[in-house]
Amino acid sequence: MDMTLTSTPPDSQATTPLDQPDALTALFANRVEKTYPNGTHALDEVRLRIQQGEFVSLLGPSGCGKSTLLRMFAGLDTPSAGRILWWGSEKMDGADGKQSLSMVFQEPTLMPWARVRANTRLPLDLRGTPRAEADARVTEALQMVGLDKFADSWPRELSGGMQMRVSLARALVTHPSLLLLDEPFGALDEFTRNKLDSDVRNLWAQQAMTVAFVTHSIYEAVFLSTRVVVMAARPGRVIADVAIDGPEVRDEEWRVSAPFLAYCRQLSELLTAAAQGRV
Ligand SMILES: Nc1ncnc2c1ncn2[C@@H]1O[C@H](COP(=O)(O)OP(=O)(O)OP(=O)(O)O)[C@@H](O)[C@H]1O
Repeated sequence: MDMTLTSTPPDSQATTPLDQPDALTALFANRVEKTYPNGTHALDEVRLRIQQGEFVSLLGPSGCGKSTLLRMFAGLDTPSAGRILWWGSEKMDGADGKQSLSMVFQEPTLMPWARVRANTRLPLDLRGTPRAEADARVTEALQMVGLDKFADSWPRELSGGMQMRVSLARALVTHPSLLLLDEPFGALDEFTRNKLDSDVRNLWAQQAMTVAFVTHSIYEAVFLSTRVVVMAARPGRVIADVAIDGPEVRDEEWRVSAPFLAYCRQLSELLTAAAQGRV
């Protein structure tokens, strides 16, 4: 297999070279480097373009810098060199100031002393959103994740999967144009993870969001994504970019289909090569 091969990108990407943003670019990393103060060289000239409406998964060996890159996309860290553009702007709310992003972390990070409703409302409280509007948004977000009946529960009364749903609702409550998820379901059992993957995919389709999703799981990446970006072992860089030409509605049938398994095999070979430093 040619490890440098990049499969045909989605239509929106075909018109402009991949190393340049265009009017449809939501997120653009241009030769992004990261070296931590202790000298760890985490990322090496990462170039990545994510178009509006894409669902892009970042896949790579442990320690290749996926979380580092996502944290920089969320503005929680800065590149040592290179730059990131959000909707063509150096500002995270985009060139028109109307865009927004939310991040979901590996842990639910809920406030144990606050009920589900208050946990979900937190980003709106921080923005000073009027209470009536905030409460309506919270109800809507909890409905989206199927937890509207648990608004008055405490986090400790919920399962791990339900806590991650609250974390997801808290991210959705601001109606983000870009949702960043850092291996959100890695700690959950496979059944719950599959269910949440389906829900995230449906939410992405309904909400017209752009999603960047970090995962270790080839199956999860192929199930969810319109495109999977494979990163090489540290220092991380993009070694392959695979468009997933799957059905619009992804269900259990997709998980066992021949194309699904073919994508998994292709990505497995790329990941093995990346982990062994062959690319
Ligand atoms: N704050 C930090 N200071 C120093 N080194 C760091 C810091 N954060 C991460 N690193 C190092 O940078 C490299 C990339 O880490 P990162 O967490 O981004 O990788 P990852 O691909 O997300 O890993 P995993 O898949 O295991 O979660 C690793 O070698 C890690 O030890």
